[in-house]
Amino acid sequence: MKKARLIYNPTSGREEMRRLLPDILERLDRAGIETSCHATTGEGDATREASEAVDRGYDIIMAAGGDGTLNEVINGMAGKNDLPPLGIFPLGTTNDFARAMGIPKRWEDYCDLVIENKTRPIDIGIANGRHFINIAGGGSLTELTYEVPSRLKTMIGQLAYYMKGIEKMASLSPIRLEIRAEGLDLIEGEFMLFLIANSNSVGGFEKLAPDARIDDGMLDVIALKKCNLAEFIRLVTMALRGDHFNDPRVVYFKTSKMEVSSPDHVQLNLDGELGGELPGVFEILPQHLRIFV
Ligand SMILES: Nc1ncnc2c1ncn2[C@@H]1O[C@H](COP(=O)(O)OP(=O)(O)OP(=O)(O)O)[C@@H](O)[C@H]1O
Repeated sequence: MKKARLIYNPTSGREEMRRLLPDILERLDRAGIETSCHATTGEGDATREASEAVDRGYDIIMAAGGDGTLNEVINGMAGKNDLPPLGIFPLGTTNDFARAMGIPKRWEDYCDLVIENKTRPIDIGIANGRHFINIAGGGSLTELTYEVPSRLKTMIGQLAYYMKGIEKMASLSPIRLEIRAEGLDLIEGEFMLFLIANSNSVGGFEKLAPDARIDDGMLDVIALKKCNLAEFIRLVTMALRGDHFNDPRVVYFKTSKMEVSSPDHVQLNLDGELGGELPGVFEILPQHLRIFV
């Protein structure tokens, strides 16, 4: 028998886990995977549980919830030796990372991948010592992800983000940035936002960083120079189609390490959660973790 630990957020997305849990456990059990569960109770809980699960030597760890829960589990695991593979049941509103990885939506199909032990290695990003699996960023609109109330997300899903986005458009303001990346000249100026992508699916934009590979040991950086509201909206529309790279206001490069600083107060967003503020050092742990996919 293999031993697995399932860490789930009972409040994620449309609160599906309560209903699915008995069936998931039974399917895994029948295939020889004995699974114990922990329902998270609030912020930081999934990190503590995941860290303990690694220390206790579980063969498999699974995270069920949204991008926030996944980020917390990663933060409990990353940096340790002998990491067990991670399973991801995407139950959040956006599930950016699961979408980028092509994780099946049906829980039965995903259980079968875990049972068949189908894994691949992935890179993990580091921002000032905290880990991210999908995206780090700062500046206008990156605050969206934690300003949308969780109850609204449960009720109307992704539409909640669009509504908040339109509300925030009115108060877009640039930030001053200095970006130092290995092998590149200093990049400085006024920017609307900067994003550091580990995978190629960011906030539902699948063509924002089309060349980002989850296992290449590189971070894909996109920064948008200062522009007005009309230009901003046009660039967002272009980004939906992946046409934004030809615009002179878009800075794009790959790096394995960079430093970003600002004379302004700039909060960092890591996988959709608040992650401290600038200045920041961003690095990557190449192929640090195996996930079932
Ligand atoms: N029992 C709980 N009650 C309230 N909040 C919780 C509980 N357990 C965990 N949380 C917090 O909820 C946050 C968000 O959860 P998560 O990302 O899983 O779901 P979501 O918000 O529905 O999904 P998405 O991020 O895709 O919108 C987590 O970062 C965690 O700190």
